[in-house]
Amino acid sequence: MTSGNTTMTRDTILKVEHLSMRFGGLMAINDLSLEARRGEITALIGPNGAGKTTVFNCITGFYKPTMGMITMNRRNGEQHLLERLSDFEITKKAKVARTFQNIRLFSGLTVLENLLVAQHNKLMKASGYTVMGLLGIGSYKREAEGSIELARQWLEKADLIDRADDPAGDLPYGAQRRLEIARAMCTGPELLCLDEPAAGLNPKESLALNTLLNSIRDETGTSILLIEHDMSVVMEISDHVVVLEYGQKISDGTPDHVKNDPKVIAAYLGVDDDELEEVMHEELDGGSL
Ligand SMILES: Nc1ncnc2c1ncn2[C@@H]1O[C@H](COP(=O)(O)OP(=O)(O)OP(=O)(O)O)[C@@H](O)[C@H]1O
Repeated sequence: MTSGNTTMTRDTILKVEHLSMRFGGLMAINDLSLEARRGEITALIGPNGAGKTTVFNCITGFYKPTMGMITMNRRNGEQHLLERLSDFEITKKAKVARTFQNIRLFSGLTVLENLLVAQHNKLMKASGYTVMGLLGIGSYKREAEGSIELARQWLEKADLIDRADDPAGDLPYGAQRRLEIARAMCTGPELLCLDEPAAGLNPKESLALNTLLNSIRDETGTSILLIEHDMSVVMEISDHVVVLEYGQKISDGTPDHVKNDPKVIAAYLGVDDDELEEVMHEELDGGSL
């Protein structure tokens, strides 16, 4: 365990403090601080290039931040400083899982096999890393049965049970997205990070995604951090929204709060600072995002 010395209430699952990420001359993230609360869906939104994916990459260990601290506050009281862990340790010890903008399934494996691969670590541990273990001596058989049961539960929740034996690559796009989320859930995360899960989905698939994310939050208590451009998804399911522009936070609050924040409206409309006052007046006169 990496012990953090930051003060957090039990309600905070993730705390990002003074995060900066520089790529050569470009400051992609500039002194960003934000919090995600336990058991909530937090959305990270902002115009293209605002730095959302960079924040995700810092949280999940794909980038080492130039500066700043990212603390994961686990249910059991452990605190992990994510900027000090490898991506593998972030999944295993800090219990953070993620999906990517581009679907990354094992398309030649079946839907069920994709969910079993995600549980590889615990199965190997149960095997004792020996052939005897794999042959069913010791705890391997019990763990293997448990893994199949967990996979079955997630196939039900993701509405994929009828496709369990089909190659993952044969699924429609929206179903592949749900399978990715189910696969991430099979690693037993406390925080699930989703990078644009609604991208490319039709309205029916988008609705199925909302249902799945709501059930993850409500039935498992897993916290979700979500990057999303689709405002219907963000406004429908988020408890809390953080808005970035040019690597800095410009708004933070409930969906209603950010939707009506003139700074957010200006960022999305691409207006200059001197036009902001005008937008604020229009907003006060009754407009919204
Ligand atoms: N590996 C990298 N090397 C250099 N520049 C990068 C790298 N990753 C991101 N950037 C730059 O950092 C800035 C933020 O990019 P990022 O992808 O985080 O934005 P975003 O908000 O996720 O955008 P989008 O909504 O388009 O996905 C951009 O200017 C981008 O070009």
